[in-house]
Parts: sequence; structure tokens; C-alpha cells
Amino acid sequence: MSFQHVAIIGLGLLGGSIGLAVEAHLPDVKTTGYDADPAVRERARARNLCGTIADDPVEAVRDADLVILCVPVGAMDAAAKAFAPGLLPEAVISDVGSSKLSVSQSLAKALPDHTIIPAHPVAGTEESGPDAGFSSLFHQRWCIITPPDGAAEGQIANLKSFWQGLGSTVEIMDAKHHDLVLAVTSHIPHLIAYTIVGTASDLEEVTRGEVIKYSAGGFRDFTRIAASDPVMWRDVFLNNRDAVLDMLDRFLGDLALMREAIRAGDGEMMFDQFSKTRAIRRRIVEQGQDDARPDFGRHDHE
Ligand SMILES: NC(=O)C1=CN([C@@H]2O[C@H](COP(=O)(O)OP(=O)(O)OC[C@H]3O[C@@H](n4cnc5c(N)ncnc54)[C@H](O)[C@@H]3O)[C@@H](O)[C@H]2O)C=CC1
Ligand SMILES: O=C(O)C(=O)Cc1ccc(O)cc1
Repeated sequence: MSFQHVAIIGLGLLGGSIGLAVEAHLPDVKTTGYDADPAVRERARARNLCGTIADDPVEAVRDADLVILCVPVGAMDAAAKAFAPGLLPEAVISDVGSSKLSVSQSLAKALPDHTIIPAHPVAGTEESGPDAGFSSLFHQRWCIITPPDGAAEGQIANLKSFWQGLGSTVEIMDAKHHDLVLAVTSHIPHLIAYTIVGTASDLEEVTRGEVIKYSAGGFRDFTRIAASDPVMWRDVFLNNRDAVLDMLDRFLGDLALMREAIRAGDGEMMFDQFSKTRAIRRRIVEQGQDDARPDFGRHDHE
């Protein structure tokens, strides 16, 4: 049986978007939301992000058959402990965290008597907070579900059809593998953006306004990513340390090869490398996965 009452814990970009998407696509499913920040709850009420906004985490999950944690990965444990006393015994617990292994382990520890099926909608923007959410965020985006060993097939299928209902394509993956793949496709790109924007602004010359003035170059694309939420990304690097360090070593090795090519004037090496990466970009665009434009798909954004 599919879920009938979803509790959403954390009403920022992801939580708010889930609330709006359920209303738009699964109107028979009831939603109750909760956020630890009263100002966020107020905005959530004003925007009707959920059918009901509760002022208490225990009240928020009462009667819910699916609870989705939409808080920074470092806050999952505290958020789960706060609503635990209100849970139905049969409630399924899921989340949307950007890293999966440590979240899976901390939720299993915080809620030992419940079924936990973590997930990661690979859909987002650099914005955050209750005003950032929009109902089409998950359209034609991947959602990766990472069920622990022994999770009930029926509950996995229910979660899968929930995300399909919001417009996503679902993939099932092992949590550790997820963390390795996302380290290279999402976490390290964010780290590079944060670093290059920091490096540029630390330089004496560019602090005189030139960063902004000439930002039409490649730098501008990095500034979008580097504007992402600092709490969320701090938590991702604290919680996916091993996979990020592993992939960072690989990346730094490749960067050192590029430095050598530049030092040696090896134009052939650079041309070959840049041609390969251009082909990758063209493949992504052909597959319709170019969502880099900030306003992509936000038809209902207020
Ligand atoms: N921003 C993005 O593009 C994406 C984010 N994610 C993941 O989704 C999760 C949420 O991210 P966003 O919605 O972007 O963040 P956000 O900052 O927009 O919203 C998070 C909300 O959680 C609330 N919160 C923090 N601790 C809490 C607690 N203990 N109990 C209740 N509420 C609490 C905050 O007050 C805030 O309103 C993170 O785990 C992130 O890794 C996943 C995919 C994309
Ligand atoms: O804004 C962007 O380009 C993103 O990469 C959004 C994003 C951020 C974190 C995720 O776990 C998934 C997607």
C-alpha cells in the first residue's frame, strides 16, 4: 500500500519542495511539516508548503506512515531523536541527505525499532530556506534509494513509487557506492568552486572590484555553486570524509599532470584532455541533463 500521510522534517529547499510537489502531484497524500526554526515555520505556513505545519516534532509525525528528514546531514540524529516518541511503530523513515552511509548509520542508531530507507534526490539549487522550494524540483531528476540489507521489498517499492510520483527516476544503490559516486560528481565540484572563489577573492588585485567586473568568464559559473549553503556543505564534507579524500587524491593527481603539461608546454596533452571533456559535456546536454541554469524548471516559483 502506498503512503497516505507524509511528515516532512526540515522545511528548507528540499522539505518545502517535497511539500509543494506532493500537493501538485499526489493530492490524496496528506502532509505535515515541522522545522526547528520558528521563523521557517512561519514562512512555511505563509507559502502553504504543507497541509499542516506543526510546532512540535512529536506532533508532526503522529499518524504519519512516511517521515522524511530534510535537514543538514549533521542534524539528522538530533532531528530523529526529537520526533521519535510520536512515531507509529509501522512508520517508514527516510531522508534526502546528500551523503548516505553515515546518515544511514546514525538514523539506525537513533531509531533502532523502525524501518529506515535512506534516499537522495539528486536535484537542487544553490538556494536554501523555506522560500527556495518549488514543486517541479524533482521532475526528470534521479532519486537514489540506498536500502540497508534486509529492508522490506514492499516498503522499498512504496518509497520508489512515492518519488516516481513526484517526477523522479529512481535508482537503487549501495550507500557506500553512492557516497563514492557523489563525491566525484557533486561533492568535489562544490569543493573546487568554494576554493577557487576563495582564492580569487583573497588576491589583492581582485578585491578591488575586478572579480565582479570580469565575472562573465568561467568564474561566474563557480560563484553560483560557491553560493550554496555553508552549513549543508560543511556537513557533507564532515560526513563523507573517506570517499571525498579518496576522490580528492585522484583529482589532485590529475591536476598535477595538467600543471606539468603547462610547465612543459605540452599542447597536445592539453588539447586531448579538453577535447575529451568537451565530448562529455555534449553527451550530458544531448541526454537533456543540463540543469545548470538557475531558473531551470521553476515554473511555479513565487
Ligand atoms: N540544497 C540542495 O541542492 C540539496 C540538498 N540535499 C540535502 O537535503 C537536506 C536539506 O537541504 P536543504 O533543503 O537545501 O537545506 P535548507 O537549509 O534549505 O533547509 C534545512 C532546514 O532544516 C532545518 N533544521 C535544521 N536542524 C533541524 C532539526 N534538528 N529539526 C528540524 N529542522 C531542522 C533548518 O531550520 C532548515 O530550515 C540536506 O541534508 C542536504 O544535504 C539533497 C539534494 C539537493
Ligand atoms: O545547484 C547545483 O548545481 C547542485 O549540485 C544541487 C545539488 C546539491 C546537492 C545535492 O546533493 C544534489 C544537488
